[in-house]
Amino acid sequence: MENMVKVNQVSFQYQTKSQILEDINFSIEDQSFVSILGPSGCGKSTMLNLIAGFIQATEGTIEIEGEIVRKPSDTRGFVFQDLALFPWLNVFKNVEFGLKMKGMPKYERTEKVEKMIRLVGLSEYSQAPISSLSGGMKQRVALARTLVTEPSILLLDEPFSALDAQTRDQLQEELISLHQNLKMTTALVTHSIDEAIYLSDRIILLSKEGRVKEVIDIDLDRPRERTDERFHEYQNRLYKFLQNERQLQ
Ligand SMILES: Nc1ncnc2c1ncn2[C@@H]1O[C@H](COP(=O)(O)OP(=O)(O)OP(=O)(O)O)[C@@H](O)[C@H]1O
Repeated sequence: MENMVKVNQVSFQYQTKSQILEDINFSIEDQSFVSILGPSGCGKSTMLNLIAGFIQATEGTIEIEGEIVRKPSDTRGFVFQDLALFPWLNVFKNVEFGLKMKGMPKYERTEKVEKMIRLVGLSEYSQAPISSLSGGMKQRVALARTLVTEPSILLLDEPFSALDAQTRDQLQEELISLHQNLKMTTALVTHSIDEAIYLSDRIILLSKEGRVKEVIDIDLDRPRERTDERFHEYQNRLYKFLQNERQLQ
């Protein structure tokens, strides 16, 4: 597989702060699922915002499909932790919004929106107001709203962190089947070891100093079993890493 994203010697600092990320190098293969994992405050969200083009690297470059990222683009779909749905619109209209903004004709958008709402399992709730939905359902709407615009890469910043454990597991399952279905290159920021192993082809481990500590390829068949012995081996390895990083603080 070709590399979709190449992060080359990227360093970053906010104007008022010392270095957040330093000499970051990694790549994301086309159609693969990559997670960025590391202790709190190490710069995971910053890394994702750089890939999205919301902020610019102080040094180094990020290439997506051979082009250097200089600004945000609607070819990159972003799902935030706080969702940013429109509470006054129903499910259908929330999912439709981006396509409408792009000026897509009504018949074309209706078909795409209905298909995407079906894919995230919300067909019955198409006309429901956002305020009537559970947290997990809102998260599905947020995913559908981003996916319907068919971005070439999906960027997820802790999308499930506000959900209860059971809903979270269920959405992880749904996300990975959507990923396999749509073959969408995906980068996820998470602080959950379990989530990273369950979902990822590759995990980028950031140290608390904002450097790439290790890149781990997860060599497990799908669907993955959390009770699998090899799953536990990865868990132990990552747990030890995070524990060690915490002790260094
Ligand atoms: N807009 C900003 N201006 C200045 N400093 C910032 C800004 N955003 C984040 N930071 C700082 O940069 C560092 C990295 O933040 P970032 O949110 O990228 O980390 P993170 O690993 O995603 O954290 P968490 O796991 O807690 O969400 C933190 O020290 C944070 O306080």
